[in-house]
Amino acid sequence: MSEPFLPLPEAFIKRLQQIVPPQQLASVLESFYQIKPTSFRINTLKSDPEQVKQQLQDEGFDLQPVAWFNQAFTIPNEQRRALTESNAFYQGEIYIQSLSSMLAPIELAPQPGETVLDLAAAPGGKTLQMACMMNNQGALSAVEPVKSRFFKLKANLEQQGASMVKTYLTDGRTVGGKCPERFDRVLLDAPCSSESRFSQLTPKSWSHWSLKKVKEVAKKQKKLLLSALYSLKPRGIMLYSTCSFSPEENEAIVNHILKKFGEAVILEPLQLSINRLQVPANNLQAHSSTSIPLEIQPGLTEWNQKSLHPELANSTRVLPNKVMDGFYLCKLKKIASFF
Ligand SMILES: C[S@@+](CC[C@H](N)C(=O)[O-])C[C@H]1O[C@@H](n2cnc3c(N)ncnc32)[C@H](O)[C@@H]1O
Repeated sequence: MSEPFLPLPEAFIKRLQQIVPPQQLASVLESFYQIKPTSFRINTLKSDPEQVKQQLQDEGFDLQPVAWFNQAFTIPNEQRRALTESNAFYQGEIYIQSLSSMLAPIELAPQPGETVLDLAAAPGGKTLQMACMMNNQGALSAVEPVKSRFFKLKANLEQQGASMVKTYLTDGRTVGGKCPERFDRVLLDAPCSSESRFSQLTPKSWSHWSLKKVKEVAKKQKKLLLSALYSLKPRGIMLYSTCSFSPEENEAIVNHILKKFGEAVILEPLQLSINRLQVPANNLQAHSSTSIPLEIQPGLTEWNQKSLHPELANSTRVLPNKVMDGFYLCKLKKIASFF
């Protein structure tokens, strides 16, 4: 009998074995052939979460709450198509977004009235979530250099009523130089090798992967992170995230920054690891019995027999499982001006 799913690249699996704790490896490997439920967020700029929830339930959707975020729900994947044909979807009252991806704006916690930058924004899931958190008040700038993706971003912002957002078709690597120390908070959800999107049901998902490509994209990430930090005000906070497992795209990038700027930049622990997102705060909701399994691992402090900065243990890896995608998050605070 033939194998049900094509195997992932051997080199990728070998690396995972070095990255993921042994006790979690089996469930991480299983996640690559599981079909996850569809998750979405209610757009509070346009609608009331309770009303939309009721409306969707009345239409027959089997909504499951997410214990750590009261604006997010999941539905069985078989209902995804119907959701994209629903009135709530057409009206921009909901936005389909992976649960792991929702963690980045939650951790950055932009406030109404602040000046905020999203340095790699398209198609805009996290920009939209931040506009909701800021209640369309303040200044939110979104940067995207790829034309087709830029126009998708603009269309999404318009459809969802995120009127506060100013969009820029430009390379994020130039922003730090053009807007030094301008922003209270910066999100860099970096372009990456997208390893957490690999699915054994769609072999195309990893057809472009190689260690060489990982190293290439890491060079760009390093420049983007530098630009993000230059654009941040002293005392400002930034959030760096990727959907890759590769330490070269995650801890090693941040390690470079910590070495370069010494005490001018520190890593702050994430709510995710302090509270496992179970404490009510802002948009976070108390833990409930129907919670989505959230498995996390501290950032690596060693890779390829080389020690990395010990503060990297304050960054967090979300491990993929039957609901969540793999994700890396790191919160940096700029203590002193770079000038
Ligand atoms: C991971 S995606 C961002 C997803 C987005 N944050 C969201 O939640 O919808 C990374 C984005 O970075 C963009 N990108 C690639 N090179 C870039 C650069 N030099 N400067 C800024 N963005 C870049 C890609 O085109 C892509 O849209």
